[in-house]
Amino acid sequence: MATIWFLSLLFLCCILLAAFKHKKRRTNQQQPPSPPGFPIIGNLHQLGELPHQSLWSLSKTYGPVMLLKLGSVPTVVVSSSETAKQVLKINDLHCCSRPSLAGAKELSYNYLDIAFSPFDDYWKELRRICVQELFSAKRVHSIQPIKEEEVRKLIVSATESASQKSPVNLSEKFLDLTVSVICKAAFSLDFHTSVLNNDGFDKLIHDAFLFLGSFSASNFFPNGGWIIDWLTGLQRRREKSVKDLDVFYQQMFDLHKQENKQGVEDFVDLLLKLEKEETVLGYGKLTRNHVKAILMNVLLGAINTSAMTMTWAMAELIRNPRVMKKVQSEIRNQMINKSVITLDDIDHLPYLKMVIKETWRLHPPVPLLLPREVMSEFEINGYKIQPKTLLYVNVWAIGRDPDSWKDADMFYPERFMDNNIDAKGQNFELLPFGSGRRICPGMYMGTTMVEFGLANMLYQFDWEVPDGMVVEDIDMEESPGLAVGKKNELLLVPVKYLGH
Ligand code: HEM
Repeated sequence: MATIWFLSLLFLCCILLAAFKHKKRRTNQQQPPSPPGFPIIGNLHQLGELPHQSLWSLSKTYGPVMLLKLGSVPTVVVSSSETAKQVLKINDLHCCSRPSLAGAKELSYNYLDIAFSPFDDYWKELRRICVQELFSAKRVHSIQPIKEEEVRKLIVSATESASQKSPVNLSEKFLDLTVSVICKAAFSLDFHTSVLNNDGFDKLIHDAFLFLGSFSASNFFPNGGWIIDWLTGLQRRREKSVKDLDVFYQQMFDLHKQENKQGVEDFVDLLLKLEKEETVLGYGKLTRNHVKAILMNVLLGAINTSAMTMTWAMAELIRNPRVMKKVQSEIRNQMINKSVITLDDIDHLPYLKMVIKETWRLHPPVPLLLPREVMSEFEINGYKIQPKTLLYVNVWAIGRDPDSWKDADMFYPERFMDNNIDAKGQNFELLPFGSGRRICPGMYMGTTMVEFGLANMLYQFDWEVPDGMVVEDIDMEESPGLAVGKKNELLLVPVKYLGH
């Protein structure tokens, strides 16, 4: 009798084990492929200094949908135009929230900004109002005189370098240009003569960016990671960066109170007006902290991204003299006797627009977009993606995907000649601004800044590599971070063009 009981029990165990194994295999089949990782840290060690590049290499083995474990956080990375479309278009509503990230939390006064706020009514209303009031085409056109004035200053300074045959640090100059335009448009602040010390401001922006993009243990080990951040000193440095930015905003508010400003309404005027009118957004009234969080997005979203694009474009052009000559001829044949090229003129420069798209294909300034968090289960290529999963779209890898692009490594703007591919989020092979509900709301402002800055620098000057260098010495190494720029500064010698 005991033997029968024992055999029955054994049989039952075998059936249960088989059923469990079958279920596990089925569940695994529904999960995307994963590179093997270590206990506790998972795949964190595989990210390296430039995660978009490491993830691209992994995707060549594990496919365009991969599941990684970053610490204790399940993370899906998509790396092809087709899977990006499934995420950003077909399933956008399932995955357009943002994860809680330690650096972002502090810099955004607990997610009161647009970029890091979760997907909710507050975010929807805030984004709508900012798109209408701050990022609209009307607003972009209203700041055009500011851009023209700052570009004129840049032309004067490069003309001086040309007369001395000395190199211009274009990485620095383009950053200067965007900082000056944004400071004037947002704060009515003349960056060059302001109370701010320039180095201090650059550091402020640099540090804030660093903390947004840097490795923080709290992000990957929600239950105890803060101890590591505290021990490594990251938490203290992050708090200091937030405090410094806070002091900067406060100075701006004080200046706006003191001065009886005349002329164009700047971003601070507008946000303070909304605060005074007790504008209700989602769950409550707009407060001073909301204003600061929105200003943080303007500062960090607008400055680096445009400057990086202009620098990458000039680096590609100097390495490709045929393209440089062609784009300059287009500009110079169209514009005769102009001191500054205007925004309207740009519409007549199709090849310049192709050069910029080609630059964004190879050098998207935010290569993994901003991370998303899945809100409800959905499928990509038949794989089930669970709620709370962290989601990255590797637009850097998509720009180099041989399935989408012929001779993908080549800088060849003509590839855009016979197609309608643009960078506005409808063509999933080219996504410098992302797509879907979270697409960059500053796209028009950023694009016009890049077009305008580059057109003028290419119209006014020919460019040469400094003495003792050859074109091949211009490297294309990338700097690490949330936004990826050229690691080594780009130094080129301007030669004043006298043909106009
Ligand atoms: C060349 C210039 C620019 C590039 C390449 C760029 C790129 C991006 C990218 C890739 C995203 C993330 C999209 C996603 O997660 O799907 C983003 C978001 C954002 N950008 Fe830009 N950007 C640029 C200029 C600007 C400017 C000028 C502003 C503001 C003045 C701005 C403000 C923002 C904001 C607020 C978000 C967050 C949107 C949200 O989460 O709803 N950006 N940008």
